[in-house]
Amino acid sequence: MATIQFDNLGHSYHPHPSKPEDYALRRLSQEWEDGKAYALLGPSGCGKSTLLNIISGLLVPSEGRVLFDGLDVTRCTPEERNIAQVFQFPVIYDTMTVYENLAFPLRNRKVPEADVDRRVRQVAEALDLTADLKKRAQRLTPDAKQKISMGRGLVRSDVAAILFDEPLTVIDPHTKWILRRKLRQIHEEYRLTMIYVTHDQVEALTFADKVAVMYEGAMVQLGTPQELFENPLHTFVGYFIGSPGINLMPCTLGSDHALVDGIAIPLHDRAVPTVGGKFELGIRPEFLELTRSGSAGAIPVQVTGVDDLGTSKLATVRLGNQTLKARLSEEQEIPALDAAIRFPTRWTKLYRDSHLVG
Ligand SMILES: Nc1ncnc2c1ncn2[C@@H]1O[C@H](COP(=O)(O)OP(=O)(O)OP(=O)(O)O)[C@@H](O)[C@H]1O
Repeated sequence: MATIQFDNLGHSYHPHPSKPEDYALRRLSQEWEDGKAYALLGPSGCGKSTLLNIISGLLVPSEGRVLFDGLDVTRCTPEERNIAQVFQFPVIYDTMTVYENLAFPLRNRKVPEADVDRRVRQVAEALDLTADLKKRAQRLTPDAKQKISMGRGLVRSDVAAILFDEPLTVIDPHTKWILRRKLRQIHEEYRLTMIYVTHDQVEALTFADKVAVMYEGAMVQLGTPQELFENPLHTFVGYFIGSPGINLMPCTLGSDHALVDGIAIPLHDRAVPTVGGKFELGIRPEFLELTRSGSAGAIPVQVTGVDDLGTSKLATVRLGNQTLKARLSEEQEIPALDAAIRFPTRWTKLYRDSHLVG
């Protein structure tokens, strides 16, 4: 396993890039820890595959370097880097048995047969493939075939990292959930460096120690699931993580407050930026407090709807011209005529040009 370092890394598919939009991957310097599970999360076209291919060695970046344990591997092939990859669709040998498929990457590297057997059985057990070991792969379901593909990635213990590129796309939703948990267990047991690409926030948040959120070629935040939820550094993170995402309100600034449609929201003793840009105030539905008018710091609103979500309620409220969501417990009463909201200082975020400034 290896520490992975990105040193002023960037990539453009244009021959002569001149502006930020020309880059599929914008300038990135970062270190990823040995033995951790990472997810690369973002919508289609944000640059996930570009970064993954640079890490694996399928793509040479137009700028910067990639280092494994301090060694420059920017121009090394996937084999030279010792990377295992699991793709969206199963990559297996149909005519081989499940056992032979799992053993293949090890036998290919002349691993002693006793070690091959031990490792194949371990991985088969972890992925619930033990009963299928003697079966030919072609007879199996697409789910089982993808499990073999994952097993072939996991079977080698000497790899620098295992990369998963949307590996659960072909798997049915229930098995998806089970496999994600299995991968997590395998990670905890073997402490392999794993990098998992997905556009699904649930997949990323349940799998990874750290999630890298990508947007328009930029890595806008790298953080634990909790950090992404509690302190989104970019409005896109606020919007993309969470269901529903963060409430965002365009605002102007006073000395100690933000003005949203002429309504003052206190920012207390927070340092307020003095230079311009597009300012927005953000608060997650989970942190917006619904109360009654007249209580301290409460701003009157109109409740326009309530959705019962089973374990919680989601209230829709109007503040000036803004529509906001507030997540409430099942038991909480919703004031009919004198509703008001409170913005707890800790959870009220100020963004300038989409970036957190306070
Ligand atoms: N070979 C290529 N030549 C030119 N442009 C490319 C090439 N590959 C990707 N791009 C462009 O680079 C940007 C990032 O693409 P990339 O495939 O890395 O995104 P992604 O997040 O992996 O998307 P998806 O989830 O759809 O695979 C996109 O605008 C894409 O059109």
